[in-house]
Amino acid sequence: MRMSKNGMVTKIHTRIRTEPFTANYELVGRELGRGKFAVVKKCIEKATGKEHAAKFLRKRRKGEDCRMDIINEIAVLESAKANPYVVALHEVYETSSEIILVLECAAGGEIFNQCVADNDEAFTEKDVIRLARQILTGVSCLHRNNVVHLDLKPQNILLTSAKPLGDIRIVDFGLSRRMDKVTEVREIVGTPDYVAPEILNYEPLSTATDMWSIGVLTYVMLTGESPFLGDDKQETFLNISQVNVDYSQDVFEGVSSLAVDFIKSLLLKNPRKRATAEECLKHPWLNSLPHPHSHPHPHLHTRPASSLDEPETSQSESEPESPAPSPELDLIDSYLTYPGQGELKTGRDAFSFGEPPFPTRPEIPQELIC
Ligand SMILES: Nc1ncnc2c1ncn2[C@@H]1O[C@H](COP(=O)(O)OP(=O)(O)OP(=O)(O)O)[C@@H](O)[C@H]1O
Repeated sequence: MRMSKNGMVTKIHTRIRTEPFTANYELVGRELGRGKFAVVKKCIEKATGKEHAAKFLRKRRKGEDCRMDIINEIAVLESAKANPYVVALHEVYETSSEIILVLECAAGGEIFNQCVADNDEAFTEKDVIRLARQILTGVSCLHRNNVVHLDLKPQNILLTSAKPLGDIRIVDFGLSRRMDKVTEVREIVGTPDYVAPEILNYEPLSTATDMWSIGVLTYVMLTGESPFLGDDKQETFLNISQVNVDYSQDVFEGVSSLAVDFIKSLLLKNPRKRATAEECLKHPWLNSLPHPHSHPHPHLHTRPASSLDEPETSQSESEPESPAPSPELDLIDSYLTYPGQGELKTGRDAFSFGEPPFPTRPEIPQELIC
């Protein structure tokens, strides 16, 4: 990858097509989503009949030519081609005003929708464990390749399908940067309530900056609340810089103590003290052992059991998952508490808040694919 000084990548391999996009694709259905400078629409490739998502990016933004930002986004997607949890880039088109990225369509939409949904639709803790493992696997691959996303939030984590709950796809690499020893990135980037303290302090950004956002993301997925969100930006930023987080039972009712412990290992002001993505994958919350007093809870089995398995192999199709039961499911069950499940033993028995989050006992090995 060729890099500019601020970590933007300026060289891509994908051929930029200049024939009309509509010569090869037909737009169908309603808009899939939109961001500040892009609109995303579903389309069908005429030659194959395959569904894709077309992201139309404006080249001029606030009077400035931002073509290189889009090239950077393309380069990062190219570099993450083998990452099963990053949305796949199919083709690129360019017109006088826009660049169009033809992406794999993540038909299940944003995880944001389930984060703010009512109880029946909301994620169970076990859903969150499975999705968090996928997010961490994807992010760990990015970090190993020295790529930081810098805008991880529930709007940028999509699902291959919503019902049954599919797998995640990380999208929107518009703010992503490549970091290495010679590149120091100091920029104000991100979405107010997800940005890390070092961003507010104009300190160097690093892979740990993403880990903060994963802490916020996990908090939101489990509680439906944004931990630092204040009445205005000022209050939000103050909450972030003071790491003013509510870990009370009111907010975390029915959520396991291990989950809270996991979040606490990420929402640390000092980036060096935050867990890395690989360390997170070894956290007991994501790798629980059977508990002698555990028993299944009906609430936990509302989704196909297999959807709780981590697919550790590349899965580019959004196929519904097979309903075969997973032994790992019950291993995870045993460390969780759920609403109305007061009698069940929780992870607190095995790992209390006072103990280090990353135990030295043998852990279930995680295989990462990049
Ligand atoms: N591959 C995809 N499949 C389905 N929906 C998508 C896909 N990519 C993006 N979307 C939808 O479009 C929205 C906007 O896309 P994206 O975040 O990439 O745009 P953006 O303009 O770069 O956003 P931002 O303003 O946050 O930087 C997403 O939040 C999502 O809802």
